[in-house]
Amino acid sequence: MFAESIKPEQSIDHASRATLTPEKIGRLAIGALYREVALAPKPGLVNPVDSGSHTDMDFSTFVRSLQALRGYFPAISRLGMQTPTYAQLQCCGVDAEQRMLQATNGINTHRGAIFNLGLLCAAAGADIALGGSCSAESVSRRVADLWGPAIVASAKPGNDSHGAVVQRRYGSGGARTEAAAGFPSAISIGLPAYRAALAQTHCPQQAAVQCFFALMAELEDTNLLWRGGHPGLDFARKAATTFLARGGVHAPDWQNHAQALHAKFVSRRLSPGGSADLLGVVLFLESL
Ligand SMILES: CC(C)(COP(=O)(O)OP(=O)(O)OC[C@H]1O[C@@H](n2cnc3c(N)ncnc32)[C@H](O)[C@@H]1O)[C@@H](O)C(=O)NCCC(=O)NCCS
Ligand SMILES: Nc1ncnc2c1ncn2[C@@H]1O[C@H](COP(=O)(O)OP(=O)(O)OP(=O)(O)O)[C@@H](O)[C@H]1O
Repeated sequence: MFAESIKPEQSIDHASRATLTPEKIGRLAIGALYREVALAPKPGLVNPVDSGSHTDMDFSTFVRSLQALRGYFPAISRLGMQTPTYAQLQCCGVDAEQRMLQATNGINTHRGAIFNLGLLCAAAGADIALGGSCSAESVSRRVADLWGPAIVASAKPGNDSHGAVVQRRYGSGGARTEAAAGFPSAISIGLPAYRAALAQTHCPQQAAVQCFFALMAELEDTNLLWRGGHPGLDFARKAATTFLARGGVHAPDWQNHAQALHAKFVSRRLSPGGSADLLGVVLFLESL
């Protein structure tokens, strides 16, 4: 049933944590993004079996995109070791976005991931340079401490990204607000959900599905708002809350339930891309 099959560099032992390098951090970021897209069932999202609510991309588009991003994560982590300004990180992120768009013929596969995981790779580099513990908590806090105010200030009134349009229309914060605050949804919702489910099931894929639903139940996901407005966001949050209330991945029929939700999301053209991006963030932070 699980589509996730490749085993990326998910875990490193304590000896190698002592020598965490930008190259290793970059591999962990790519591994986390691979695990995210390879995971199924994941309502409305691209996975190895089908394209969910998307008509312009499939699993192979994401793999091509990831190949194009291989150099980006170690590079931004190396840059992070010099505790750069947010403007310096942006140059690196914008350049990576261009490479992604070239690899996908102009399709947005990893815009959120380039932003979220780019910041976290840079923060991990900074944490190494500043003698931090490189834990999930320490690295995510670095993002807020070093670049939080600049991330907030970088939102331009005339920006025509989908996230910016949704912010003007509904007042929702989206990716910038989450990152600027040090990824509170990932740290306080996603990571505990992942760890608790892993402890109970010993299955990383089941833990990732549980984490995904926990995020979707709470997140103000600007992708859902863009495609479905408030009714779309409410539908997705309620669906996730019901899935969790019925036991989540611990319920005997959870796979059928999740698969049925996938069909419902596709029929409504809904795609929780923000929750998918934050699942990638949680998997990365956990692998640190
Ligand atoms: C900063 C960005 C992500 C701003 O995004 P914006 O809010 O304007 O919306 P946009 O529609 O472009 O993308 C939003 C992305 O965030 C994800 N997302 C949506 N909601 C959320 C949420 N609540 N939390 C986290 N991620 C979310 C979506 O999946 C989507 O991929 C981006 O557009 C940008 O400026 N990219 C340039 C590269 C850059 O500056 N990088 C910074 C250095 S690392
Ligand atoms: N597995 C996944 N499947 C689909 N989207 C994902 C997945 N993982 C992350 N995402 C995020 O969702 C976003 C893609 O969603 P979408 O196609 O709705 O964006 P868009 O191009 O801004 O909007 P639209 O297609 O409505 O014009 C990407 O930015 C990506 O970061």
